[in-house]
Amino acid sequence: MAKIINGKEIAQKVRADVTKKVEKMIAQGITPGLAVIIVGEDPASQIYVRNKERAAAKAGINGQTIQFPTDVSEVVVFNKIQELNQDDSIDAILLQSPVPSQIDEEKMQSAIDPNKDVDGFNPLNIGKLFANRAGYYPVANTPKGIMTLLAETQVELQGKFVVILGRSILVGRPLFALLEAENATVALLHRYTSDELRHRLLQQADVVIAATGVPGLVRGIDLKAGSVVIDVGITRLPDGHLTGDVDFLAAQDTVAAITPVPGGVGPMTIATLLQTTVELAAKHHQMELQEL
Ligand SMILES: Nc1nc(=O)c2c([nH]1)NC[C@@H]1CN(c3ccc(C(=O)N[C@@H](CCC(=O)O)C(=O)O)cc3)C=[N+]21
Repeated sequence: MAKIINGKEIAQKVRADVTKKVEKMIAQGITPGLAVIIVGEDPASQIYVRNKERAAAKAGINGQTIQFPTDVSEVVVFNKIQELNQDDSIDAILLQSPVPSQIDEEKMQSAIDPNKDVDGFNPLNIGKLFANRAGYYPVANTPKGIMTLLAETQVELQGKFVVILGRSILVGRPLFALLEAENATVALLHRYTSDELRHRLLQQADVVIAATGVPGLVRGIDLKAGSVVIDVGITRLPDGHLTGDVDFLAAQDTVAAITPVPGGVGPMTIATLLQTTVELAAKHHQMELQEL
């Protein structure tokens, strides 16, 4: 039977470390500030934003949510970003995805100050990630959280074969860069990858990361014995339950370790967002993170 990777527990560890660092920063007169912009009333987004707000408050971070109506104009959102860029009490800005069609999400991401870009979606930060630049810059929190999960689970990456399913800018693409930087050989699969090729590659994968939102896409027979499976998918079923992309019960018999949904990657995303907020605040105030 596979080891179940407890994302909640590892996220708790990250959050405890963040809370400790925030306490030390506050003692020096600095409270990290996180602003979350949300447009419209999408119920899933509302839940995530509320969870982020609650987690930030618990860690001692000054969290602020800016809610705009669905029909808000692009210039209003743009001006708000400019205002937050200038606001010295704000260290991190997040624009919750998705946004309504009158708003150009890429344009908004580019407008966020690269030094406050807590999602790592500003093209400057994406460019640094893909160039594997040295030094600190923000990286998307779901992929960064997955790297923490893998490290905490002591999964070796150097020389290993990793298959990523899904090429979104939120998950698949940054993961490709992060895993390659750890000297893994990485295949990035997508909707035009044939079923046959997907099956063949999955059977050879040491690590599988599924981030498609297609329940049951990865079957037990696709997986290699002893592999590690990270399931990023979250789909709400008609009965209200959440499910990932992987047939969890079938996979459990084959693989060495697997993340559950819920309780796997989701809690890591939120914990890592807080971690990145503190890192940006430290950089902003020229504090050394290691000393915190
Ligand atoms: N700019 C931006 N940055 C994001 O990071 C971002 C975003 N937009 N838009 C939406 C996605 C989704 N996302 C999740 C965060 C936490 C859970 C989470 O905590 N999930 C729990 C379950 C929560 C539930 O019950 O619904 C779990 O998996 O255990 C899930 C999904 C961040 N996203």
